[in-house]
Amino acid sequence: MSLNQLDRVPIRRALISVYDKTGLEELAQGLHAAGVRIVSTGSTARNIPAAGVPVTEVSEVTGFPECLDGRVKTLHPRVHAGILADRRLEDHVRQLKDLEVEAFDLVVVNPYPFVQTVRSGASQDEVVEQIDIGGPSMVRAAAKNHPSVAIVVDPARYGDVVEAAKSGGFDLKTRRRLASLAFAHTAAYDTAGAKWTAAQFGDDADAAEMPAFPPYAGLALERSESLRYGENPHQAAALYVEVGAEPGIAQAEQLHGKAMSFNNYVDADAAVRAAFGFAEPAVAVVKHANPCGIAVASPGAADPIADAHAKAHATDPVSAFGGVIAANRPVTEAMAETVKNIFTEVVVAPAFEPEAVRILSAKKNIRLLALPGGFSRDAVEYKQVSGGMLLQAADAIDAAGDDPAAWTLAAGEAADEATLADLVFAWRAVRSAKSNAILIAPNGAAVGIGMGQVIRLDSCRLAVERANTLGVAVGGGADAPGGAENAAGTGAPERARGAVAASDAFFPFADGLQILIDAGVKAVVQPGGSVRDEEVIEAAKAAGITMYFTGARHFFH
Ligand SMILES: NC(=O)c1ncn([C@@H]2O[C@H](COP(=O)(O)O)[C@@H](O)[C@H]2O)c1NC=O
Repeated sequence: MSLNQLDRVPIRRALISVYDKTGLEELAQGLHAAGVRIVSTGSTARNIPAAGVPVTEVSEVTGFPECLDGRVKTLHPRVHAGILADRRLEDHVRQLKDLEVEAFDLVVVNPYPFVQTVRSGASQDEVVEQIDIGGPSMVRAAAKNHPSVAIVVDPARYGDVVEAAKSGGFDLKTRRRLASLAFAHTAAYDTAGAKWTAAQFGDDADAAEMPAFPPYAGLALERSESLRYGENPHQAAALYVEVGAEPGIAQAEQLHGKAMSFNNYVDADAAVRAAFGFAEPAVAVVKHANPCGIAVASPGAADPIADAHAKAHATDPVSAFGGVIAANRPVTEAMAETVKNIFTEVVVAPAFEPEAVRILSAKKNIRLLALPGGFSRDAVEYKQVSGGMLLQAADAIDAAGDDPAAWTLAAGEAADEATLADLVFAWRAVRSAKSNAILIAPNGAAVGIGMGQVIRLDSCRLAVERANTLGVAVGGGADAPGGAENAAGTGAPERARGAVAASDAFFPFADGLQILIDAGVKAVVQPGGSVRDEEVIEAAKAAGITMYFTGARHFFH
């Protein structure tokens, strides 16, 4: 059955029941001026006369008092029949007449602040009281009956509502759009409620130890941007933001440049993950979701973030071309002066000095992304697999194994202060490279990263090769640590010599470690735990290098 559609439905009678009273007076005044009669719930109704507008209390319409501390206000057939009658059906119109129920043409609702109440740390009873029942019921009813009724859930749309009231009502297309927004709103509201109740009362709520992940996980996502394409030009793509989530990369403010691409977002996220893995000023340069540069500022550097960037760029200046840079401190003028000379896709940071924005905005192709205030990485990571989703706690700094005081000295002499600082840096940096990962670092900067290999041996080879064939020695030429002339005679400094190395997981055999030893690495940090640890320890001892076991692993896929 297909009914004729009503295009514009004049707004003669409106039901307004809002927790958030923002813009309520203007809305009431505007509707009144357009000749609309208003029915409202208790506190909404009490706020309207202040605007000099007559209002009918919903209890007068229902003939039933609002009761049970507001648990029952609008849950009444006189309200819901007024919302749900399909005005295209003569029978519905006749029934309303017989029942002496008057129809609503407009419903304006926003529900109790459930999510905010959960976040406030309120008690279970207080949270439960903020689960709105009547509000979402009206929203769903009005959204279902969009052929006859307009539903508005967002105070930002009140201006449109008044305009529509003055000009003969919303047209069908707009009522349909409003209905779709309204269903998304109640879905997100219910998702939040389902997540909270699953965590509080789910199957395992009585277990001695609550599991980290409750029996239900819901995601409410809103499209925030259509992207030109996905990973490749033939793939359609869009960016969605999670409703009610703490803001992150998806909510970052773009200060300059062309629209972000799908790959820009992926790389910016990876770069932020890498740079925010440090408490001290740090910069990561990322290509294809892997770091090709990562460094922390040298102690006492005049401009720490500019220093960290210079060091991160020097890791692999060739690969940095077209990269995505993340800084964990505001981008300074000095850093911008260097970045402007490097072809860069995106710079993402907590903020940018105005002068840095001015300098970088002169570059047409660079995108500047300011992270939202109070940004911190998501505590839970989602990974899609066919038919489902894997959830895990994010790999964090200060994870198990991050405290060098708890490391086990497996071979050689205990590291001196500077070497230990480099080992700590390498250990924190290596986890931002895809496994298998080996990272070689002197002076708080990576010089060779082997990543994404299916065999650790190749990651060792790659790390050494990159250290010794790419870039310039940080801190100056052949005299700097690890700056000896390359044995291959290429003129590039041997940056692995005298440096330290970190491995994201244990060495299954001694062969990978031997490659690092042969390249002149003086100390290594790794989780340990291989069945062949003894063989690996023997190789380290034979070479006289220092080796620490952390007892923790940092795979990253
Ligand atoms: N129970 C009901 O019948 C009911 N009807 C509407 N509400 C909510 O009450 C609030 C408005 O109430 P007031 O106008 O008293 O501030 C709105 O957030 C609305 O979504 C209700 N409250 C909770 O369920």
